[in-house]
Amino acid sequence: MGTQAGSLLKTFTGLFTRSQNRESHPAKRKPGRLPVYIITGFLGSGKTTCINQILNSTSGERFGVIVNDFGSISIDKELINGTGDQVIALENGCICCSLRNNLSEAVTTLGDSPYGPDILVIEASGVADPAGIISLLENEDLKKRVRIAGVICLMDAEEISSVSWIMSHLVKKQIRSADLLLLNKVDRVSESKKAAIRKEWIPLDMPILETVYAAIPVSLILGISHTGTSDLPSDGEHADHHHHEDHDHGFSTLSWTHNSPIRLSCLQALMKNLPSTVIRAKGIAYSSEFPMQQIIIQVVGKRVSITKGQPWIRENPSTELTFIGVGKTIQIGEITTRLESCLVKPA
Ligand SMILES: Nc1nc2c(ncn2[C@@H]2O[C@H](COP(=O)(O)OP(=O)(O)OP(=O)(O)O)[C@@H](O)[C@H]2O)c(=O)[nH]1
Repeated sequence: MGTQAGSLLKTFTGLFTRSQNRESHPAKRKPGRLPVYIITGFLGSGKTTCINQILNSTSGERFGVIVNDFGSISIDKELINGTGDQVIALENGCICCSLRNNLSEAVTTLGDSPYGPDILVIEASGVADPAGIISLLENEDLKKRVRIAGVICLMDAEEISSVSWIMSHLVKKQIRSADLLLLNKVDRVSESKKAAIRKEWIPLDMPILETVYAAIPVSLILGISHTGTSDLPSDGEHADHHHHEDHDHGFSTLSWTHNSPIRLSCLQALMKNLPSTVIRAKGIAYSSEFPMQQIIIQVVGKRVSITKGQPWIRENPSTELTFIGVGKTIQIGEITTRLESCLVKPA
């Protein structure tokens, strides 16, 4: 496991500006297998934020992105700062198991696309075991075209201590798969909490950086060397079996869309009082208060963030929300009823 970062512990807080010359970059791919970076980490740890940092960098590289939402609607596609030909979204399942074929197709499609990325970045869903993705990319068909250049795992410094036993098993798998760990959201925790996390979660030999909003120089990511991890299952079918089990028994989702405007104050109150089984919610709201622009909803654990996003581009805006919970049910009926009560009814 080697990286330019070594095991340096450092905090980067700078935000990067959007690439200025992406359009003028010629569509010419570098020779050889396409390097792929896998971004993993538990729900809400900052994977999408990390990918936006990469896309906003001025490194001059041409990035293709595959995002995976566990829920049946793709929220991440809306939240990624990439263009349509640059991003493929896979939803309603996990690319480490049920969507493996879709991932394989997406890698091939992006690799062969006229856009011609130099580098592919894959955002795993927060409940993915990266072993399934790694084994897929290393299978006979894909390994002729792509090589795994690095696996980066984001850890949510604020939430990691609250994960249940069943979730901690998955988080440990994500950590063990990584070539570089990012202990993210360190703006939310004290020095003593960081020390406790390092002691409990981080193997001594693992390179780790502390980050705020996943801000690290792209050159550092590109400097990672992927060495693989000996204790990850390499057999795709074997990995598949376990992933299905994890997903069926561990998590459930609710995806909800509606094209009537929704009252933001009501939605905010709802998000602040979700059933305790819900550990992640996110989406875009079409609000009655700000009908001209998207409202970004983010809930990680008990922390709720509601911010203004881009102006609506599509003609028929709608609210699209995904909720992820532990267990077989996340009180879908109750959440749906409460969401419907927030809608502005036609007069
Ligand atoms: N305070 C703080 N918030 C952060 C930081 N990084 C990310 N966030 C916020 O955490 C929330 C979740 O971030 P995402 O990047 O969407 O997380 P994710 O891992 O892609 O989430 P999933 O794909 O749903 O698993 C968003 O509201 C981010 O703005 C950080 O370093 N500090």
